[in-house]
Amino acid sequence: MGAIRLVFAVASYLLFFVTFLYLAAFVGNLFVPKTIDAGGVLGPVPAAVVDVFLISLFGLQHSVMARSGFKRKLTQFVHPSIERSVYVLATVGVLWIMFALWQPIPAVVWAAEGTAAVVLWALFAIGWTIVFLSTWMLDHFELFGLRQAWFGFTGKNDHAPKFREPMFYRYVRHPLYFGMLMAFWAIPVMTVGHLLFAGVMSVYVLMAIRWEERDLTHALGEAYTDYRKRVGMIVPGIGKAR
Ligand SMILES: C[S@@+](CC[C@H](N)C(=O)[O-])C[C@H]1O[C@@H](n2cnc3c(N)ncnc32)[C@H](O)[C@@H]1O
Repeated sequence: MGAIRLVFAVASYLLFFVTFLYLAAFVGNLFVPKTIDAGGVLGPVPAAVVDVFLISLFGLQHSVMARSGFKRKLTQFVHPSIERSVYVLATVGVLWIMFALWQPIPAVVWAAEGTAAVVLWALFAIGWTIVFLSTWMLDHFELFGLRQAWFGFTGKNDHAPKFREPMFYRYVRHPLYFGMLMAFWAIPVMTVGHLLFAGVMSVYVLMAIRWEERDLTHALGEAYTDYRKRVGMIVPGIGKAR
């Protein structure tokens, strides 16, 4: 069974990796046929309703499944070593639903040209790079469930989550989310649909930070409480806890 679980974890990881690349292409209107600004059938108002619903579906899955109570329930049905991989696979599912059903609202809010467009593309690329690097700084294999499945397979004891403050994490508490926000907002041609996506996602990220920090404070105790007082939330120096 351990080997099957490991294969499941690797498959979930690979699917996520492809989905992550598709998300970057979807948001940037690059390379793929169905993007944030392509392939819709609805008018602006119904499109906005569908899109907010799709982002909420992503937010709901992402936040509910990340809570410890849900994890406890889930591990009554699936082995603890693949609990994170189930989460990763569910994320893949909701993202593909979003890609498939997303309704563009093509009215243009801004259209940068020349140097401004180059700068925005650079920020877009830097944003995604920050996201990717942040996963490695925390623990890439743990975040995507591979470490847990490997420990389950080898029968060794997995170690408890521990506080980390590597590189970007010395300057802000949420560099990965910072990178996401940068990649969502930095775009040369901003449509109403894209603006809606960036805006609702930004609100969701701020909510997710509250929930994530509550769990981290609970799991990591004093180390995280102190971290919140010392280090800014998304922008260095800003959003420290009092
Ligand atoms: C998708 S990552 C995002 C991390 C962080 N919010 C960011 O934006 O860089 C979420 C996971 O990172 C873990 N995490 C966040 N900050 C951490 C820290 N300083 N030390 C250890 N784990 C952390 C949380 O437990 C959660 O499972």
